Amino acid sequence: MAGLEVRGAVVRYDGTTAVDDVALDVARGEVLALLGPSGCGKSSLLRAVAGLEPLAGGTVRWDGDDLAGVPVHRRGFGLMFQDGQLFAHQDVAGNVAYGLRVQGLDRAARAARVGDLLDVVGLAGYGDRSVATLSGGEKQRVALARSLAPQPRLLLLDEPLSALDRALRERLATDLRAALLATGTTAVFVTHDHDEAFTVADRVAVMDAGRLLQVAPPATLWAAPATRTVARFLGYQAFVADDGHDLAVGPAGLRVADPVPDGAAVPHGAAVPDGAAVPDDAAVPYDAAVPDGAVPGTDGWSARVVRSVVRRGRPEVTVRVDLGEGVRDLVALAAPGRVPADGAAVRVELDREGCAVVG
Ligand SMILES: Nc1ncnc2c1ncn2[C@@H]1O[C@H](COP(=O)(O)OP(=O)(O)OP(=O)(O)O)[C@@H](O)[C@H]1O
Repeated sequence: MAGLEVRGAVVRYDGTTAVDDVALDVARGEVLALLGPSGCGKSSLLRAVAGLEPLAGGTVRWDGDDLAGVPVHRRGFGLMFQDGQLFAHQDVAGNVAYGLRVQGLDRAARAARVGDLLDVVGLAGYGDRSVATLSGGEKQRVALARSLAPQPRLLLLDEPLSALDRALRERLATDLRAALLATGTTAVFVTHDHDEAFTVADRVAVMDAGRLLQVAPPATLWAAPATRTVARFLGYQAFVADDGHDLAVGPAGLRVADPVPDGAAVPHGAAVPDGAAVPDDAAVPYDAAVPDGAVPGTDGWSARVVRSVVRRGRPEVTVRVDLGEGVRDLVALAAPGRVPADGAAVRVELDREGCAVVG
């Protein structure tokens, strides 16, 4: 099979097995995200593919050729890290041209390629800027252009966005995907952020404790997580038994049933601005008469409102509820303009569009 082929890969440090019998294929032109919690072995696997870490077992092949014994600089792979590590004494163009000089491209060809790449990463016209004057996001764009410049046959990216703030990360993740597609680059992208993985990758490989749990395109992974661990890691917040199935309840899988009882909604709820907590003085008294747990004869549960926040115009209500796994605080969405007050007794129900069958 063309591209990257990893079989039975094992990476060990003293007593720790960081990567445990991993098999993975990345086709030419494909972007694959390695997604998993901190310490699960993502970086170790990436480093083993790069040749920076020895394999204690298994093989790494490119287009069928075993890379055992091939040193890092002869693999034709590019690397990009969280901290792009630009050359501070060179301008933007000088940084991007680095790998092209190593390849022996003449000045005119270098300048043309640097111009193209700055365009691809959204920094057209930045060539003469000193890297010291760039923002964190701009620096990572330069680092990306520099990694793409030598046209690596595989680009390995280790958490390239994690040093940036959330809003910037979201924007850059979209731009990163566009840049990889525009240049037809085959890439493996390490992240612990599922939104980022879903934005950047054609397929996502979920990793935990050194092992790969599931590899699938984002939509498939989201619609059919193989196990509860995968579902939890993707952001599913709870599980309920449903008609013989194990149903994972997603971030939009619970809703506050309409109508929110009279007196339990914050007056002028629609006026609560995005990101603002509902003010305390809007709280209604705790109604001890409402039992917790499943509501007989309905598809819902009685719940107590802990707090409400309006995000992107939609109230997100943290409710204390027992879906069958014990009392937990979960998030339920409410209708715009009907923000239930802290302490209110409400009924929550499943929104099946926001749920997935596990397994
Ligand atoms: N050089 C090393 N020496 C000893 N143990 C190491 C070394 N590098 C990593 N480990 C251990 O191997 C395991 C996997 O680490 P790794 O960095 O691959 O995980 P990760 O998923 O990339 O984590 P993070 O997202 O926090 O970077 C961890 O238990 C880590 O402590």
